[in-house]
Amino acid sequence: MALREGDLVVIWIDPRRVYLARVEGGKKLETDKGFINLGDLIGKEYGDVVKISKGLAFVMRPSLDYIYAGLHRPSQVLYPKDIGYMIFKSGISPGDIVVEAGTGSGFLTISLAHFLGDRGRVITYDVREDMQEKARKNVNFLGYSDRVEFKIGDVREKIEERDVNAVFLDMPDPWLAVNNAYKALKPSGVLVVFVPTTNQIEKTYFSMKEIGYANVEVVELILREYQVKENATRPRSIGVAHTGYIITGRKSIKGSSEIT
Ligand SMILES: C[S@@+](CC[C@H](N)C(=O)[O-])C[C@H]1O[C@@H](n2cnc3c(N)ncnc32)[C@H](O)[C@@H]1O
Repeated sequence: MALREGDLVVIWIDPRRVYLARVEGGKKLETDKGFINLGDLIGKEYGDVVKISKGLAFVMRPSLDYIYAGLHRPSQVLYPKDIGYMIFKSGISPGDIVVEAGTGSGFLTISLAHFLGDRGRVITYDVREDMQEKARKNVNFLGYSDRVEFKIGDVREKIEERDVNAVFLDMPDPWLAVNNAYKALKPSGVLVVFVPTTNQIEKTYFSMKEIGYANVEVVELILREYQVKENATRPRSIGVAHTGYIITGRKSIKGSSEIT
C-alpha cells in the first residue's frame, strides 16, 4: 500500500543508522549520511529503497524492534530480550488490562501497548512527572495514546486498580510494592518484576512468598550476539554483558504457603 502523509516509517541506512519518522511534507530527516525529505516518501511503499542525499535508504514498516531502536531513552530502559520473556511469562493476551511501574522512558509501556492492541490498556505509574512527560511523547508519537493511561503516584503507597491481568514492576525497591500489586491482581494474575542486582532478588522473592504469591521463579536471560565472517564466526567481543533478573509469581487466593 502506498505511503500517505502521517504514516510511521523506519528509515534504515545501515545497522547503526536506523531512524523512526513520520511521512510529512516539508519535513527533513537529517543524518550524518545525508538527509531525506520525508514528504518525498508519499506514494512510496514499505520495502522500497529510496535515494537520500548521500546514498540509499531502506523504507520499512515499523516493527517493535526498530521502534525500540529509534526512540529517545532518558532513563535506563529494559532490553528486548527481557521484555519478550516478561510478556511471555505474564500470560497476558490482546485486550487485557495491566498495571506498570515505573514508567521511565516508557519502553515497556510501549511494548505492552503494542502487544495488547486497540482494546487493551496499560496503566502506568511513576513518581516523576518529568519522566512521564518524556514517555508520553514516545507513546503519542507512536499513536498509542488511547491504549495508555499515565498516573503520577508511588506504587509502594497505592495501586488504585483492581482485577488486572498482570502487574509489571521495574523500580528500585519493588519488594515494597508487591503487596499493593497483589491487591490489584485478579486471582491467578501474574506479577512480573525486573531488578538489576541480586540483593534485590532476595528481598522481592521473600516478600512475594510471605504475601501469598505462588509459582515464584527467578531467571536471568543471557543473550549472545554473533559476528558472522567467513572462517571467523564467533560471539561479538563487545555488547551488553548484564541487564538484570526477572522474578515472576501468580496471585493465589488461598495463599502460597503450601504451594511452591
Ligand atoms: C528504570 S526506570 C523504568 C524503565 C522502564 N521500564 C522502561 O523500559 O523505559 C524506573 C522508574 O521507576 C520510577 N519509580 C521509582 N520508584 C517508584 C515508585 N515507588 N512508584 C512509581 N514509580 C517509581 C522512577 O522514577 C523511574 O522513572
